[in-house]
Amino acid sequence: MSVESSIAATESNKKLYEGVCERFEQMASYVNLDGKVHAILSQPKAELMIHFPVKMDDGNYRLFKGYRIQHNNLLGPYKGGMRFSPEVSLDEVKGLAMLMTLKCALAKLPLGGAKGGIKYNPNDHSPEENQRITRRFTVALGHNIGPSYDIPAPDMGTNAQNMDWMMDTYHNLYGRKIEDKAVVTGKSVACGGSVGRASATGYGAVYCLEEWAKGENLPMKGTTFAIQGFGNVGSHAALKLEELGAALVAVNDHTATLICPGGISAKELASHVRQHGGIKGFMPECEVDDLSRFWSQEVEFMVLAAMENVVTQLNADLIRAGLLVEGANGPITTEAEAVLLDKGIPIIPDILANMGGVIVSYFEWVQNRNSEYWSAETVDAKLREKLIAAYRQVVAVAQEQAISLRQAAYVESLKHLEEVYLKRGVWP
Ligand SMILES: NC(=O)C1=CN([C@@H]2O[C@H](COP(=O)(O)OP(=O)(O)OC[C@H]3O[C@@H](n4cnc5c(N)ncnc54)[C@H](OP(=O)(O)O)[C@@H]3O)[C@@H](O)[C@H]2O)C=CC1
Ligand SMILES: O=C(O)CCC(=O)C(=O)O
Repeated sequence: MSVESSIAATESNKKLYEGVCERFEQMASYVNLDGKVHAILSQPKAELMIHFPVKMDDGNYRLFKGYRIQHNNLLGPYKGGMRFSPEVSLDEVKGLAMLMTLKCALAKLPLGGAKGGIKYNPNDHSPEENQRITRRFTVALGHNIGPSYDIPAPDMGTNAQNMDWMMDTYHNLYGRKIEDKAVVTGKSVACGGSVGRASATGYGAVYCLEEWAKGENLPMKGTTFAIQGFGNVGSHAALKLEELGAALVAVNDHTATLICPGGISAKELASHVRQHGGIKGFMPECEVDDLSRFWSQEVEFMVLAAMENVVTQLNADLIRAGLLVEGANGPITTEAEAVLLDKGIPIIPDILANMGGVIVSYFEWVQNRNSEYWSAETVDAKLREKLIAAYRQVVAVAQEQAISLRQAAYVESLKHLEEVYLKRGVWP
């Protein structure tokens, strides 16, 4: 990474944390959050920063930096993904961990909030090195994770394979009971993962979007959508939208931007990305250099499924989508959100739109602890039920109080956390 992009990444991570704190403060004041609860939630309970050496393929050792931020465990064990990216920083994971607490509370899950990761680019390493990095990180985390204490899951740059390695390493170190495989979720199905976890975040975002369209009397068939990020969340959201009859007309990732008014097959694109690691080369005739053409697409839906702070004051004005869906965490800055809401573009916020992942992670945890295996139909039906209940509740609060969907989601979440804190008693 160049010095400039490294500085830009640090700025962007600082902005994510600042943005999450700003929204939290604004809504804490709006709901008149109890002072003690406010004080507790405004900081993580624990911030773990670890350095660990890993042997590279050439025999040399390299030191890696990892994080785990445990924001809150009032409702249950700490829960949240592990991100492997060169842009991971303390501020980034602090912001993401707070979002996890709010998300789990909004989803009414018996789970708290955490986030972690390693500052490195997995694409620069061989599978053997990635395996050793994941395992050494798990060793370094030691008893700071556990099936009843803190349960990691996949996030950007990690997948079921990383979770299998983490589970196996933890199990070899401390595993005594069969349910110890619940130390992480998002594992492969063969290793105890839940069917439907890999697609849960993307599908969940679409279930919210579908509800919104129903509310607008907008049939899905014949609509168009644009999507940023074609990894786990983006690809599954696109596949589900395609299944519902919507057409993908614009897509962007790190490697390219494709714009094709005649439609792009999400299914074939997903297979191309599995083979080539990015969208570049799929339809060379549709590749464009100018990213502003992506942002200004006139589509019914735009799904943001890459990373934080991609919509800023610099591009918010260009956006002409009928609805923005935050599959990623924190993709829209607070300043950009003001511009978009002013333009009348609704936003389904991250803690609602992407809660499908942690909901099915919870299902996986329950299955592991009870040695159960649920069918794909059961998982999908339960996911839909939980998501639609949360979506409708948020919409009801937004309409009743004439506030945005994000504000309503924060109201619901903070009220739930406050109620539990005050009933349990927090300040002996
Ligand atoms: N996985 C999950 O279950 C959940 C994920 N999320 C959030 O969703 C987002 C995406 O996560 P996930 O799909 O798992 O991650 P992946 O690593 O699977 O995919 C990320 C995608 O975003 C693209 N991308 C990354 N940076 C940029 C950029 N600056 N511009 C354009 N495209 C970019 C990547 O492209 P390329 O490969 O070319 O770099 C890739 O297509 C994150 O914010 C994550 O926190 C939220 C809830 C759960
Ligand atoms: O599945 C999980 O436990 C957490 C997923 C996650 O990291 C997120 O929702 O941002």
